[in-house]
Amino acid sequence: MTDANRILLGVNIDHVATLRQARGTRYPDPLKAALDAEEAGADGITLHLREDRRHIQERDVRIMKDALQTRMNFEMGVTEEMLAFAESIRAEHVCLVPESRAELTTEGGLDVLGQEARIRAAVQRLGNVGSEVSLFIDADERQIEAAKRVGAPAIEIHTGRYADAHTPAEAARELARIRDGVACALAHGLIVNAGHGLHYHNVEPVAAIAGINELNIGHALVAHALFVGFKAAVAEMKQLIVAAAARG
Ligand SMILES: CC(=O)[C@@H](O)[C@H](O)COP(=O)(O)O
Ligand SMILES: NCC(=O)COP(=O)(O)O
Repeated sequence: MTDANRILLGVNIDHVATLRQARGTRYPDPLKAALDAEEAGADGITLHLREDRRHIQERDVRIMKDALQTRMNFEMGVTEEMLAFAESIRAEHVCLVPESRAELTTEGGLDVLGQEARIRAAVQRLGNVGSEVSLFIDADERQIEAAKRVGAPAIEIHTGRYADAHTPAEAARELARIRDGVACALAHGLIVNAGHGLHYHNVEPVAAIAGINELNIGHALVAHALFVGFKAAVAEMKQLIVAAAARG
């Protein structure tokens, strides 16, 4: 397998915390899910500290940072509060995401083009404490070029429009946009990750795009884990994406 066929799985454990927060209990523990995910082949753990703290809490982030064997991908909005928190814990990998308090989930990519100075300053601040920053953006050439200009070494392409497509033709169009976005980002020397809304039944065409470094997958995986267990759900997803990437 060449480097172009190699693909990593980042497991997002936010929705383990969603279940815990629904009752204010101590269970289920997102850390247990993360450690099980690592044992089952996850290459990294993703978690999103939302402004409204609907799932992940600061304590989860602190514990996770010290306990993981792989690496923690810390997702956060570009706010002073989050920047100060990320600086205080010296998060090694930070993904800057757009956030709107009322949204059900992350609806689109970060508008880097429309706020270059602000994002550049955030990337620099985080870089000063040793964080590698990724920007969660749409597969849009102008946003990718802006990501490069602000100094981010990596991007994560938002795959939500592909995942939400209502027809095969729409899915094919969105997949082509992702493929073009990956090619554009690679040409600019960026590390390219992707994620959002990926499921066992729609992940393979994305995993097959050469040059994608990592897929971040959460909601569908946590849902499947309810029926098959966390380790089995992770192992199944890992096997699917590695095989799809190898086929190309
Ligand atoms: C940025 C991203 O895509 C994930 O962190 C996702 O947002 C997590 O799930 P929720 O959007 O449901 O919080
Ligand atoms: N950045 C995307 C992510 O971490 C997982 O998103 P989802 O699979 O929960 O939609």
